[in-house]
Amino acid sequence: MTKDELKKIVAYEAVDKFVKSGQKIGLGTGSTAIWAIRRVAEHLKSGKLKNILAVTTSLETEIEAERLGIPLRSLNSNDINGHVDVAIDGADEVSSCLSLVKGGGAALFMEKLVAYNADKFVVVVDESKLVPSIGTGFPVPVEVVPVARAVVARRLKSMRADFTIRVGTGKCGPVITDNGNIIFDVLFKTPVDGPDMERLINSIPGVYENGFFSLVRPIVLVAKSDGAIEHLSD
Ligand SMILES: O=C(CO)[C@H](O)[C@H](O)COP(=O)(O)O
Repeated sequence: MTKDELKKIVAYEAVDKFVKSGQKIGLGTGSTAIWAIRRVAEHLKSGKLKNILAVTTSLETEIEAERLGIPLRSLNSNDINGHVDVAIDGADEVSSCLSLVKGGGAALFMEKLVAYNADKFVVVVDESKLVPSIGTGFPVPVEVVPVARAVVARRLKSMRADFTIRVGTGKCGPVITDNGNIIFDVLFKTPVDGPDMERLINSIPGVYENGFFSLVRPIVLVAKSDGAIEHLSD
């Protein structure tokens, strides 16, 4: 199967197995999560799912969910009140102990806010995202308030981490996130402990959020190249 077909089947499985009528759900961001959004819309249209309220994790997801007619709420609305039943999202890397790297689409802040406040966090990936350890492969996105650029750069250098400021297409200069910040893509010289590094980076003044998702226990659905789907959790 092609990579796109794998993204679609794993996202469909997440919706079909984990989303129930009447639930509040978190909709992730990216080329895999978008298939989950489309599946929710399909089930709402057919009547298979009813009374769903969704919280989106990026402007991109919001626009797609609006286009498909999925009822949306903010995380602060009275009927969501800072909590969803299930969140479905993609990931850039999944380690053997189910620590994640996310934020390839620069939506890490809202993705984490929703995932860490979900009863179930379901991650949908194809098997190319599985790695033994994190920190040295996919660069870990760190969202930084622009005024703190030099401060955060100094602190990361003192941790012997290499980084680049993410540059976009269709605009000169840095990618600006949905929150008006910039992204440092950070690589470490050796693999890191996800929970420790997640806390440490967020302790740097000027860091808005980082792309380690290690302080949450996800259910990871992995699409294998033959189309089989494996469920990983601890
Ligand atoms: O974290 C994300 C966006 O900020 C995405 O979930 C992650 O980058 C995976 O995306 P894709 O499914 O397109 O590979």
